[in-house]
Amino acid sequence: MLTFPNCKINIGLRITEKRSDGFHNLQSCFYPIGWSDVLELIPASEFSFVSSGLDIPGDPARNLCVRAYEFLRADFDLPPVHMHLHKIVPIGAGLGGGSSDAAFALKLLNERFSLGLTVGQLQDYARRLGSDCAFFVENKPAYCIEKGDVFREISLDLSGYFILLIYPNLAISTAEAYAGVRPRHPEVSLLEQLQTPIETWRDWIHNDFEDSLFPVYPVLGEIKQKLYELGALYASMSGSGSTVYGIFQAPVTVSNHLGRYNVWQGKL
Ligand SMILES: C[C@@](CO)(OP(=O)(O)O)[C@H](O)COP(=O)(O)OP(=O)(O)OC[C@H]1O[C@@H](n2ccc(N)nc2=O)[C@H](O)[C@@H]1O
Ligand SMILES: Nc1ncnc2c1ncn2[C@@H]1O[C@H](COP(=O)(O)OP(=O)(O)O)[C@@H](O)[C@H]1O
Repeated sequence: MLTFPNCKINIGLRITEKRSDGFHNLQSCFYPIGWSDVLELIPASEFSFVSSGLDIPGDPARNLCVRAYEFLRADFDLPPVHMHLHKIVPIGAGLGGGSSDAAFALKLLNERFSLGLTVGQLQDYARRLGSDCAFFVENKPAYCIEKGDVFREISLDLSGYFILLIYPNLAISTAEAYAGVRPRHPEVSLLEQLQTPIETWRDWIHNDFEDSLFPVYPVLGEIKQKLYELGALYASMSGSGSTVYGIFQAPVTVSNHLGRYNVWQGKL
């Protein structure tokens, strides 16, 4: 069985407070994007995992796909499988690529072996694998609060727009990025701001990680500026970086300046 774990962008990201468990509460809109990895699952005589494509730092035995399998095996009589992950979505990119792989592995195992897990149960397993992970179970636009793993309905339909993602070959650790932010409660809720026309988002929809990361990595602000020069209606860094995206009315021709980075363009 084959599946295509896609990534997400954050539209607005407010870090509102540090929690007693060391994590942070946030407000953000998570929006699924078509840039995807490929995950294959084949029943086998013993468990194995291989990856191809982009190098994934760390021990393959700790890969989030392997951990997803192990979490389910602890509770179900799961047969051994061979898992092959072809990694395309950049890592340390603020796109939740690893979290998506994990959520899709849970969904694939649930389906292949008829485990009968509900969406809520899959989300509970996913929450244990990463704060971003539960979002990818339903994988639809959501307003996320708390650790980013509690969801509120949002009526936000960007279909018809185009998105350009620029990953400047710079891996930023999520934990490090959180360590640099100063949490604060916003006066106006992001949920309200997201109901305004996209043309006005530039004036108030903000990713709080930009404040601490743009001074350290000036290339991020330069890319955002370039995206506006190219005609973006809205541009922002995604998550804890380093991907910067622009939302456009029509497809864009990517200049040499941006073309040297890892670039993906598609429809929203
Ligand atoms: C910043 C966000 C925004 O969407 O996305 P990415 O940039 O990773 O895509 C997420 O909050 C990232 O979620 P995720 O990548 O799953 O993080 P986790 O593995 O759960 O946690 C990694 C580390 O980030 C910090 N962390 C994460 C989430 C959170 N709400 N508060 C935190 O303080 C903690 O230090 C934690 O040890
Ligand atoms: N399948 C996977 N894909 C990407 N990263 C993974 C995977 N499994 C474990 N990791 C680890 O997760 C971290 C990056 O996670 P990722 O979700 O890609 O980051 P970000 O959300 O910042 O883009 C890396 O430290 C990497 O070693």
